[in-house]
Amino acid sequence: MVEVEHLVKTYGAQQAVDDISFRADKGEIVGFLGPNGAGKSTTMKMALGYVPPTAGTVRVAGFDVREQPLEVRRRVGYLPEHNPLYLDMYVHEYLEFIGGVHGLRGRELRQRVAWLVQRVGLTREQNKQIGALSKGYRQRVGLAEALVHDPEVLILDEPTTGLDPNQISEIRDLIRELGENKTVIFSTHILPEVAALCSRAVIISRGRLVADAPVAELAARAAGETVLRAEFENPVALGPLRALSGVHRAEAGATPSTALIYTAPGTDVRAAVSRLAVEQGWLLLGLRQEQQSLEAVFGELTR
Ligand SMILES: Nc1ncnc2c1ncn2[C@@H]1O[C@H](COP(=O)(O)OP(=O)(O)OP(=O)(O)O)[C@@H](O)[C@H]1O
Repeated sequence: MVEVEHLVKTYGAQQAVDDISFRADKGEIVGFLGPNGAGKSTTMKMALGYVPPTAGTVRVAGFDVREQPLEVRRRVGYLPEHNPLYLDMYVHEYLEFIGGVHGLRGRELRQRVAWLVQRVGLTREQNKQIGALSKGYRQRVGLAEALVHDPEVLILDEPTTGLDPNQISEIRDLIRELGENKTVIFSTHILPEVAALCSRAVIISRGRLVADAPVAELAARAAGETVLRAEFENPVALGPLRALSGVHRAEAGATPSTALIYTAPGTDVRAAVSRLAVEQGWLLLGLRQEQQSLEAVFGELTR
């Protein structure tokens, strides 16, 4: 289990991570989403103890990453975005080397490497040099490395970037399997990946958490709702909008004077919103109704 609480990272004047909290439980695959520079890698590195937080805590299986970093490292496997592999080593040799780094020796080491090779589907490639492998297979070596100490938690930074569609689907199958009895957090830019793999999505934008919801809920939001974008001259109270008949919810849009009003598809609340604006003395500048897509939900949240 991973618990991130009020995590902050400041670089000089820049707030790379700004008060992020979320948790991921065993048996859960959590997609960690956000545009470039949102703070995903920084958050992951803080969860691993590689980067000290400016404020806040990360706990892995109850251990605080600052107070008990070794206990945390014992329980976390990490696949970095740029997977640094020794290209001139043979797969088998490399995994033995990594196992040795983790203190495995002799029979235990041999058994673990055999298990890893089988686990990540490297049986036919195990006697090749890493440099001779395709990107997809190199990524499997990286996953084997992350799994060498059979961690409870896997943190994967963009695990499918640069792979072809077949390799992507193979790596996804592997992550899905691993997620059955581990906690998996992985970052990605690819929305269908989240829909295909994750139970939950945590979305960040400019260092801030903008959504933490079951993927099914985000997808339902995308497919099953119509959103009415209302632009006012000044910021308005959302309460009266939420109280209108047929409105599921209302939230602030990209600017404080824009409101996003969500309804069931086919429900048209434009007239009601116009009347409410007159009653409240709000100057309504525009009303636009649109169907949501998953991309639109993401775009809206991370704008
Ligand atoms: N060591 C550092 N020094 C200064 N600024 C940094 C440092 N590391 C990250 N940043 C800044 O913090 C912000 C968040 O970066 P981060 O790499 O965490 O984003 P990301 O969401 O992982 O992006 P990407 O998807 O492009 O990998 C960026 O604006 C980045 O420039």
